[in-house]
Amino acid sequence: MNTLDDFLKGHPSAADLKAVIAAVASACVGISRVVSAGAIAGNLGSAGQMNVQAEEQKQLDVITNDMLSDSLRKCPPVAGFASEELDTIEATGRQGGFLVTFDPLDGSSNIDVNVSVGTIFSVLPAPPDKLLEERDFLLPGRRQVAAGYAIYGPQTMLVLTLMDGVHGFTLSASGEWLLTHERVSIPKDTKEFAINMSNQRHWAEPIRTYVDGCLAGKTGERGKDFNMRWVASMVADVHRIMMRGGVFMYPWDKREPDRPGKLRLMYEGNPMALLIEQAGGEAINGREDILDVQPSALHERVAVVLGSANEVKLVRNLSSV
Ligand SMILES: O=P(O)(O)OC[C@H]1O[C@](O)(COP(=O)(O)O)[C@@H](O)[C@@H]1O
Ligand SMILES: [Mg+2]
Ligand SMILES: [Mg+2]
Repeated sequence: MNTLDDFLKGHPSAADLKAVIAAVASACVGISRVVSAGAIAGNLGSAGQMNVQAEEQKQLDVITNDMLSDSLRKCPPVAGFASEELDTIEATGRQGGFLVTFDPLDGSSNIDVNVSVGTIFSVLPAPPDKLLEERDFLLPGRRQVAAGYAIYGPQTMLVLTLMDGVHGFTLSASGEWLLTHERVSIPKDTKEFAINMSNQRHWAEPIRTYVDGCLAGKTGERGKDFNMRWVASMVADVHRIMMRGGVFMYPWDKREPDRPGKLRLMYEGNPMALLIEQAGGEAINGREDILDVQPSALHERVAVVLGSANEVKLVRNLSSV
């Protein structure tokens, strides 16, 4: 079976970009180990501090952020990086090459109850010949040159795109990434949706209408029964969609009307939207493709509806009336 190294060697992308992917992949091997060590290593529970978005940081949020940051600092083509867990960007002092944005541990509220978590990353071009500023990161998702996630579940997997489809690698017992899922393709139709139903009363009309249609099942206009799943780790919910289709939604809601959504554009929305599109699905913030959103701040939020193309089209149509 091909390894990630074989895959990267044979891939037409620039050597510099492949070095960035290798650096992230190697950090994810280490993260997989510290996540699975959990209570044995005494690294569960709160870190006793908040991140820049006023969310409680878990010890593992901090540990995994440091691991990925260290790996990127040592990777020559990386000019700088930004993390969900860091207040601002970090420049490596090198110019040109690439910028990396990441969510080092997605779904970290699940960590203490031993439910799947993950790491999400996005690679963007760095400006040539200039000192790095925060605004250099504010590129729409269409400018990404690669993106991926690692899922730390029953198996650890790395799922990535270098703009030629989506490929999945499974971590072997000896610590190698083996190519187990070539050219992942998301079915256009599905009977499965994922949303936090406890927020139902806060949703806007188009999302209510769409979910009502799913809940009505065979007796409603959709004419088919739907199943529902919600892991509360975006990586795990998106991975399920990669493997068998479905639609995932974290829409705007009335709880915080000035906030476009809960999920973060640069660390969650953009990389997942790129992966979903590369696998034949769609990803929107309501009416617009997530990848076309022009970011205006590093930690900006975005509403997310993504997955099987025909379901996402339905939500888009409902949002446009
Ligand atoms: O608890 P809620 O509101 O259902 O939110 C769940 C969502 O929040 C997130 O956990 C946010 O990720 P972080 O753990 O990285 O903050 C997503 O992974 C998930 O889809
Ligand atoms: Mg997250
Ligand atoms: Mg996180």
